[in-house]
Amino acid sequence: MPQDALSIQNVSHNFGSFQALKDVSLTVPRGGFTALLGVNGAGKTTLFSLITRLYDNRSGRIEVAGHDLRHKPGAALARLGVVFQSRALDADLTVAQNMEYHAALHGIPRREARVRAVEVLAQVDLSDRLDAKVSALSGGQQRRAEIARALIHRPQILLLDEATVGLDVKSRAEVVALTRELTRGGVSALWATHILDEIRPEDGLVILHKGEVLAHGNAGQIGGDDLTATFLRLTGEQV
Ligand SMILES: Nc1ncnc2c1ncn2[C@@H]1O[C@H](COP(=O)(O)OP(=O)(O)OP(=O)(O)O)[C@@H](O)[C@H]1O
Repeated sequence: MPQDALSIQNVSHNFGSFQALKDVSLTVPRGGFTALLGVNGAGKTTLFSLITRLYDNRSGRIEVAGHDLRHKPGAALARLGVVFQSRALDADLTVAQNMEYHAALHGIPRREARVRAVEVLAQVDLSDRLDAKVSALSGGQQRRAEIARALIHRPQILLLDEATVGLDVKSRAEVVALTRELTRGGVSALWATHILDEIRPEDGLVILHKGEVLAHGNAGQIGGDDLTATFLRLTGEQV
């Protein structure tokens, strides 16, 4: 069993002559919560697009749960769950119907799909909203349903791309806490964010800036007493 849920080694990416990622290396341990911290334009979404194969990765190596994305894409992607910035659920269908639809996309048979829907909605504390339309859920509940959708095929790692965008403070805290809880249950998380107070000292941390990894390790060790000050010093950003 590989040590890391995700391993990225020496990955670069260009848009024309613009280098959006420069020799990026990072790992996400199994069962860990790792924050990918960067300001707008740092390269977070580009990196996720390479991991999900939206973009072709031409340099370095990406492994998901030990499976090389270039040579074994099916095995790698089967172990990956993604919570996109954009919405992936159909607002006019019920929560359960959405889960079953996404289960079908993963080739999960109908009867098993219902079992999985109940299972993942319990994981995100939405068991009582199974038959509600997605349009009737609050913003926070919708994000939790998006996370449930990403869990339907029992992935080993979740990529979450600014999963709390647009949520109020309370819902934001709930969604981060829920994701941490999931990692205690065994799934790993790579949590892309630009919000420093979503990160705790015990988390893994990757600071990405202008396409480069500036720091990678334990958040408490990197940030010391003041993660904000450390982030500003490393990136040269101003508040
Ligand atoms: N399709 C594209 N064509 C050209 N440049 C792009 C494209 N997509 C992203 N970029 C550029 O690549 C850089 C990284 O963008 P990316 O969206 O990955 O950053 P991000 O960290 O996800 O930012 P945000 O928090 O705003 O989503 C930015 O300078 C962006 O303008």
